[in-house]
Amino acid sequence: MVWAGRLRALPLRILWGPRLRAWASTMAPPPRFFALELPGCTLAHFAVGTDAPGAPADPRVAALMATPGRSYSLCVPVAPGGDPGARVRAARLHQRLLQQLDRGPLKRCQLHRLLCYPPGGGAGTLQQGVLLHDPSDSPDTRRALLALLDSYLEAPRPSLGEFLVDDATRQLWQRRWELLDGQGWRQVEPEPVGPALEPDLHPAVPDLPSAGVFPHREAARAVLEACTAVIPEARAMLELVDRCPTRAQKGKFPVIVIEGLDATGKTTVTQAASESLKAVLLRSPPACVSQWREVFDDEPTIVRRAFYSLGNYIVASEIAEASARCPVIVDRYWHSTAAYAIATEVSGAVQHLPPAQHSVYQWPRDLLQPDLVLLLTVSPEERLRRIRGRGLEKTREETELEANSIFRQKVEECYRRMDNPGCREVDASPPREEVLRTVLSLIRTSCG
Ligand SMILES: Nc1ncnc2c1ncn2[C@@H]1O[C@H](COP(=O)(O)OP(=O)(O)OP(=O)(O)O)[C@@H](O)[C@H]1O
Ligand SMILES: Nc1ccn([C@H]2C[C@H](O)[C@@H](COP(=O)(O)O)O2)c(=O)n1
Repeated sequence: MVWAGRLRALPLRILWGPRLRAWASTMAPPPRFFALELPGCTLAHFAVGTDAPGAPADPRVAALMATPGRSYSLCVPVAPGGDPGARVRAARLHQRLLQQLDRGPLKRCQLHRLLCYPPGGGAGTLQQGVLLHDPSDSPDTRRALLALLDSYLEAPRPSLGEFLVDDATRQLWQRRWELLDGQGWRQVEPEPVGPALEPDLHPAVPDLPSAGVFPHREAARAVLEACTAVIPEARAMLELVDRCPTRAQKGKFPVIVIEGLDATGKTTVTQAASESLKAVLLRSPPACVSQWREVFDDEPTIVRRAFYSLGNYIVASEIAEASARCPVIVDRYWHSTAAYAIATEVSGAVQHLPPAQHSVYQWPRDLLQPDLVLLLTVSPEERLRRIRGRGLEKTREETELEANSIFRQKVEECYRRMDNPGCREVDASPPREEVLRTVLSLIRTSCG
């Protein structure tokens, strides 16, 4: 029986008071589903509190939790209040939590990305967090986790659960920790961990339009507006965006965007093509905001992508102005912002991405559209050769790309699924001159 059903069965004359609260806290909470990211970026799904006690959980989950030690879940709701301000606070809290797990006794725990969602999912219902596995099952770990929860005085507080294996039956259980008024932390009754089907859509997808793949300028703007009290650069960024026309219009000359993972040759191609076509070369994010890039790159996805999204609208006004005079080549634009956001937020591997034609791959309705988008691709080996040959300091994300080929595959697949306009793929592995010839030929045939 679920929480809401039990509550409805109460006689109305009973008022919500301390006795009822104490009674309610002993009841089972609503069922929750979890998507756990395991090594190799596979996802294992399990359920807690459903009516399926006794059924074994995914054997990979059971195996992880049965390894010597103890596992904990730590989750934070992504949209505790629904509005952008609440989302930003929750995202920054989650980021802080991850940083805190990298210190003290918690450092020895293995971390696995964990998403928690109610049956049916839907925007605003997701919780993001981690499953921590402490191989030493030290009491210091539990103490450190409870002390960490104590340090979160305001909502939303992270929620902590602890997993147990019944040695006799091999049944897995989860026990949540709850803070009782004036009585400190206590564990509630254990709930069985059971199997769960993989949902049709990855549970992070419904939140993407509010969390990083903003479908229009106002959605991204509202996120930075909510940050101005804690990130002064957000105000400066908003002032620049607000000076740009709300619907920048393309001029009569063609606008060509070059996209691709880092080190695929975008800078090389855009410079050579713009010289050859006597085109203006622009890039997103534009030079006028690049001094704030480092600040926003350290922020969680929702804030970081709001910065890049608004950067695209600033570039749109530059494109509008330049394309009235001559052709325009743009180094990265909207597709980069969307592809990196989707690949970051959707845990697991390529098969967990939203299907082609999903609305997250659609161009924002109020952003100036280019005439042609070319996606440069090279083999992973060639890309690494180029990164190493360049010898520059790598950004965090480049390091991630190098380390995590699955993330790279997800970004590239998102580029391929982009729609209206879609990306035309160009094999950028041949020598520079040959790649340039291919690019110029595509521009001539597509843009006249
Ligand atoms: N066709 C090519 N063959 C061999 N090397 C190339 C080719 N194109 C570019 N390079 C080299 O690969 C490296 C990466 O190229 P480039 O800087 O143009 O990529 P990028 O996509 O702009 O990278 P980033 O997005 O990280 O700025 C550079 O050292 C460049 O000289
Ligand atoms: N329009 C843009 C441009 C860039 N980004 C993000 C995507 C990556 O996180 C990073 C790559 O940029 P580079 O190293 O090639 O300068 O910047 C974006 O989201 N939107």
